[in-house]
Amino acid sequence: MLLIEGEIGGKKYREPFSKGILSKSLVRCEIKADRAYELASEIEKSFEKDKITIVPSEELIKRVKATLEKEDPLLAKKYSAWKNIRRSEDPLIILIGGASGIGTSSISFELANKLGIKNMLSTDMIREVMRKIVSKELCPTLFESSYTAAESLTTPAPPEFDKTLLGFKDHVNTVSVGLTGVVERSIKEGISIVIEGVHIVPGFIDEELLNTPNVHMFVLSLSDEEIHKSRFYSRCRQLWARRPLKRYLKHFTDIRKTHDYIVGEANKYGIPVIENIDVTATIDTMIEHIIDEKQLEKEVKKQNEE
Ligand SMILES: Nc1ncnc2c1ncn2[C@@H]1O[C@H](COP(=O)(O)OP(=O)(O)O)[C@@H](O)[C@H]1O
Ligand SMILES: O=C(O)[C@@H](COP(=O)(O)O)OP(=O)(O)O
Repeated sequence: MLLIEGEIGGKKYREPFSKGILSKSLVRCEIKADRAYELASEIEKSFEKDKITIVPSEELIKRVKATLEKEDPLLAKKYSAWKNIRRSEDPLIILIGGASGIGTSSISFELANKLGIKNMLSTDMIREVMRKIVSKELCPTLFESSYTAAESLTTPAPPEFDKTLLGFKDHVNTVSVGLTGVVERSIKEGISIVIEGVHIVPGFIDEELLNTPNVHMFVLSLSDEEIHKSRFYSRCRQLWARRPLKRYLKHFTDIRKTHDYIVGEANKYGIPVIENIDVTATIDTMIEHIIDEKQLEKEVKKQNEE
């Protein structure tokens, strides 16, 4: 039996090689399941042919990369990037913002799964907790949706300002207090987490906090309004969906205003904006950004040490 030998937290381990486990990690790099299993079998046979029975985990990764290079160099690059992130001992705190219906929760789930991040949180949930603590009298816009918050503004919006955006900013400003607490706690505890939601807006979270190593923020966008609108139809068709399609279509113009505002703030603060057309492309772009930022953090740390 082929055994894989590795080390976690200074403790050595040995476990039987599993074609199923290896093919699962290959599928995460967008290799089709049947081809992934074939490649895993080829790798197992290559060790048997070399009469190797105990393989250090580093050697297995090298052989997987060599096999993928022959299959498709792009896949080998994706596998290396994905493996580097997953094997890093640094915590990853990823914030994914974007207007309602843009795809933040779906993308967050996919990204967390690909990177093996177990903690996920939506800002809608943070808002629900805050609604139990803060009174409606004190924070009326908190008890609205982000796109209807203007209806609960206590002071009338000056005519030169857009009422929808004034309400949105007041609503986001309040939820950002809870969001900041979650980010601070994640940094303090050193835990990896993916946080998503419409309340993740550049400029509303302390820049110093966002500049903390291993904190990454992204904003998802959809320039095409019809594609954005189609996402609400797609969401309400999901079995577990509970949110009424009519509400989102009724407020779609306001939702688009918040979309354009969020994208504008992201561009102003230099936060990556990703058109969320294709799930795989969105995830790949995020991983590339994370790798690049980690590389930059390493270089800055090295310069500071010199
Ligand atoms: N890149 C994408 N391509 C196609 N459909 C998508 C994409 N991203 C999200 N969706 C779908 O759009 C709908 C809304 O996505 P969701 O994640 O619920 O949005 P949000 O959390 O931003 O409100 C869901 O049905 C989801 O499956
Ligand atoms: O406040 C908002 O904009 C949405 C955000 O949720 P998503 O549509 O982004 O999931 O919450 P709602 O009040 O509609 O349940």
